[in-house]
Amino acid sequence: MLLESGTAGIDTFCKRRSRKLDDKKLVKKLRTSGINKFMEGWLNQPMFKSIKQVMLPSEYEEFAKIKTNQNEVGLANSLLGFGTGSMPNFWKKLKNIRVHTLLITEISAMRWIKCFDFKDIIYEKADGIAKITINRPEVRNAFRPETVKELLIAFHDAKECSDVGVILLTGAGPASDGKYAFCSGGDQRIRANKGYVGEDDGVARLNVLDLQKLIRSIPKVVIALVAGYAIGGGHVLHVVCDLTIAAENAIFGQTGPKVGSFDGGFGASYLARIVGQKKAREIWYLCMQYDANEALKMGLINKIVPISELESEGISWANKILAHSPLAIRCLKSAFNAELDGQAGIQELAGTATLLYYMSEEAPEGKNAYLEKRKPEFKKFTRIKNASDLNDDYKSVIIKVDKTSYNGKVYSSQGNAFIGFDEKSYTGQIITIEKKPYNEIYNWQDLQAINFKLDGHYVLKNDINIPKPNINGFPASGFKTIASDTNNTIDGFQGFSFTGSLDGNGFKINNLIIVNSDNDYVGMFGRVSNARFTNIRCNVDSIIGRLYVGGLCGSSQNSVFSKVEVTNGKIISSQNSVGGIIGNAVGGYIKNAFSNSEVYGSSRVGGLIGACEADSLADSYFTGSVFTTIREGGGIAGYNTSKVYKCYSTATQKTPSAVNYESFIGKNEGGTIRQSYWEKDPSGFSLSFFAIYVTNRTRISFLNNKFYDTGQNNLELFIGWDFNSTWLNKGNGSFPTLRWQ
Ligand SMILES: CC(C)(COP(=O)(O)OP(=O)(O)OC[C@H]1O[C@@H](n2cnc3c(N)ncnc32)[C@H](O)[C@@H]1OP(=O)(O)O)[C@@H](O)C(=O)NCCC(=O)NCCSC(=O)CCC(=O)c1ccccc1C(=O)O
Repeated sequence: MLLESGTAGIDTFCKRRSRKLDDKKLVKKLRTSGINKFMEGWLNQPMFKSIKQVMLPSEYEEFAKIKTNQNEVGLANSLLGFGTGSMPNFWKKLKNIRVHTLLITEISAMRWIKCFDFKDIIYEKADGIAKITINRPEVRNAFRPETVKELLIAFHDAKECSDVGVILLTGAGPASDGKYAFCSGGDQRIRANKGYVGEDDGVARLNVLDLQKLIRSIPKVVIALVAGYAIGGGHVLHVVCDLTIAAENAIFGQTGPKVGSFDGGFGASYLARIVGQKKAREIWYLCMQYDANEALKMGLINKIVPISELESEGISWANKILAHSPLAIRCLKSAFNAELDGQAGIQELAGTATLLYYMSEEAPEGKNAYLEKRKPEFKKFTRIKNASDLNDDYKSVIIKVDKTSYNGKVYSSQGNAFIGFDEKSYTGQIITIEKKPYNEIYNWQDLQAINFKLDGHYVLKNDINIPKPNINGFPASGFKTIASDTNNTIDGFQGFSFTGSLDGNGFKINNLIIVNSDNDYVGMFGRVSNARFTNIRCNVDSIIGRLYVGGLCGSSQNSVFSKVEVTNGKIISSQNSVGGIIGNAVGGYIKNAFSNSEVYGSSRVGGLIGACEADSLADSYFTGSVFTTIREGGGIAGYNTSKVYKCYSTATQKTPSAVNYESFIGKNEGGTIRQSYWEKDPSGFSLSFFAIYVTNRTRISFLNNKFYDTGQNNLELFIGWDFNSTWLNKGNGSFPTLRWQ
């Protein structure tokens, strides 16, 4: 229940405001001095005051009595906002004062406040909504230049008014003949050769086009409320609105070709986007009229309601929109427009992007630096790779730091969050951290700390030098495998697969030593799954493990290795599945990989991959040595089931007693090998002629596989190899290398 505002006869915004201020003063009087003083103040209102001057005191008293009784509405307004409870004494007396009350039952009970004094339109605002009504019902709300001029002013005002989020556009009605219209287009009575002639200046204009553009580009939702006719240029006006709600009596149509006019802009092209080309052509060529149901069917309008509910439905939709994020609505509107408004649409969308940028912390840094005559510090702002990288990892989180520091680094058990890269101990504190989509790795401790967040994304920011074991407290076992088989709870390490990504960023990891001969899954990474490695240069000293041992990773599942090299080291397994880069790869792919390491194991020993069951292995090469004591050893892979293409190996072999021991692939089982080469028996061992072991199930194409003789550098051998962007021909009889190296 609400006390009704009493401002009958006061219809301009400014007058209402000053009246409200007066009322406020009165309410203050009621609070501070009591009801009698309040009544005194009330009777001193300008209306009573001026009358007092022309009346006898007795007349005035009588008049004041009547007036105070009649003007409950105004009195009620004064009392509006006066809270209960603070001065109970007054409330006893207040019950004797009669006031109008209003029970709000419908949204249409809006208290519109009229703005400006327009001739052809009515412009009102209330509670975040602006309502613009074309007010020429006698001509079915046809517009003349003055009408459009006023509409432009009203729309501009609504655009600038930060209180307004939704604009309703409608037509006044019914006319004296009882008929309704939204708008019947340009006023044909004042149409001249060059447009519609203005009454005030006699200039001919087509200024409705500016209005159409404004309605489309205004960063707020415009809803057309159509009762009766929306015809000709009036029809185009509802077309350019964001949404249209129609009354049951609404009628739509274009008349251009009938009355010697056409709208080839939004009126044609945007209409065609809405209802389709065929229907739009029908509308324009035939100039027929369509009722609300037909319009709804062709997608020209959003909803049909009884005429009595047209405004309340518009308000209800507006309120729903007002409850949503204004920036999201704004971005959506410009995005919808950008799709067909070309450069202008992109400009609009970009304008919104600029607005958002200005609202960030980053943009003001540039302005502030300029004003403070200093260099801007943009480095402190995070470089975001792309929008999809903005996941939960990026958000600031409040965490309790409850892990002891590890080599100067501090962690929280909450999601094993990594706190940062400074040496300070935060243990026990509650802090806010900004997690970055990419954790930056500056030294070996940071690299080691990947263990604490195995689904993180990492990028090297320096060459990393791994300390030598037993020096300065570095453990005798060297670097701890990341995502090792053992769940080392003492350090809080996670024992599961690494599922994130590591970008070497052109930097090198040097002198990697891992001594872990009693454990499986040994390498810089133990187990990885759906992980991604790019630009990795790893210079290994030695890596020693049991089963599944690799220079970069012991075992991988569905992971991607692109541009990776493991060089100069000894990769040693006491058992099987050991590779210069990966011990055992299942699914995923490897490309642009290289190793020249020495790889040792009993079986499934590969220069690049021990057991290769990946989807593919391409554009990679091996120039080191493979030592297999029992079976299945090869320069590219010890055992292979995957597609191998455009690879070469110059592997040397030194334990000829092993079986399936070849310079390219030890045992190929179901894999496809194409466009690949290997050096013919460089170490003097004479194994199979093809230097490849073929089982019955093998589908090897020998089409382009040729023996490569040292010293021969005939590129014709490398048919299909990409020497422009992938491989590098160094000439002088040397073997090709990869360009990224
Ligand atoms: C809307 C009608 C279908 C309604 O019909 P009905 O209910 O039977 O009412 P009427 O008896 O016809 O009309 C009542 C009364 O209003 C007058 N009137 C109605 N519309 C107009 C109008 N547009 N201009 C002037 N006067 C109008 C009508 O004459 C009657 O007055 P009386 O004094 O009683 O005679 C029907 O009224 C109708 O079809 N109206 C005309 C619709 C029309 O053709 N409009 C113009 C289309 S062209 C246009 O809008 C151009 C827009 C524009 O500016 C533009 C945009 C882009 C590029 C170029 C241009 C450009 O300028 O050309």
